[in-house]
Amino acid sequence: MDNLAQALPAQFNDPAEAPLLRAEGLSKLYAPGKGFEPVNLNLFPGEVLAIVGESGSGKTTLLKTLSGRLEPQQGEVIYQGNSQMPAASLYQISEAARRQLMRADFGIVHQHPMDGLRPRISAGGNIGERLMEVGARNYADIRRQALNWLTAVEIGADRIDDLPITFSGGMQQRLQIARNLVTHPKLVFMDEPTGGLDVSVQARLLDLIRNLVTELNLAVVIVTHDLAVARLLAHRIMVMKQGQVVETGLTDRVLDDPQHAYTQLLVSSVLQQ
Ligand SMILES: Nc1ncnc2c1ncn2[C@@H]1O[C@H](COP(=O)(O)OP(=O)(O)OP(=O)(O)O)[C@@H](O)[C@H]1O
Repeated sequence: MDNLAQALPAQFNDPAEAPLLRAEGLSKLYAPGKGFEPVNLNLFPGEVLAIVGESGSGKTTLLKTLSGRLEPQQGEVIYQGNSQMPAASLYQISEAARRQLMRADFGIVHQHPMDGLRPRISAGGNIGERLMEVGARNYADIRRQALNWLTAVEIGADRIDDLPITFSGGMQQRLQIARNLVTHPKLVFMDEPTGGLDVSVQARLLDLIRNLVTELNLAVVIVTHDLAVARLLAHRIMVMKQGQVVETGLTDRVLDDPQHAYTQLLVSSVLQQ
């Protein structure tokens, strides 16, 4: 299977294209070496960035800060949905405005699917609820869209009225993805979306994510400790160690020709497995 890095969209190198998300001098430390500092990045529409590194290196903390859920100590996260929209500094606008922007434009896929699903409402309701949050009111249309999305994530239409707790882990994760994508976000944040799943289930889910990302031209920031996931999905990679970004670059370059000793160690440890 081809990886996305081999099909790098031209706009990533086009100086006229505005980044969708920018981080400038961003830092959040719980204690020395715990958290991250300082991070600068540009993410363009349709671009997939993988944040990789060992456990505790600060990946999840950075993802939460980039996605409007954890205020940084320093720096800014600036989001611009399109060139007609004013840019918004996520932690300088009101909380209500930030929530509204996140509902309309962002998706969040948690590692544990039930963290992103409502256990007491049906699969169809989990998808429909997101549509209602952004203003949909026509019940027949909401149900039709829920059905379409269940099909898109390979869940049988006959499961529409079942509770997500009756689903397998892989199905729950696919439902969480459908709940996120039904509102057509521009930017999706994913934290180890295939973690904790069987290897064969992981492969199928990765394939699904990869196809959806390409079809919908989604920008994605994905946290993973699995370099194979980064290789398959990401255009660019950011490598973190103890709260510091030690290397960043195009996926194939970073994985085939790692410059930093820590990245070399990560890559060689995968090769030895
Ligand atoms: N709320 C918190 N309060 C204090 N320390 C925290 C908090 N959240 C995370 N940390 C610490 O900050 C460091 C970075 O954690 P983070 O979860 O961002 O790492 P990670 O790279 O995502 O790790 P993992 O892959 O294990 O999820 C860890 O040492 C963690 O214990």
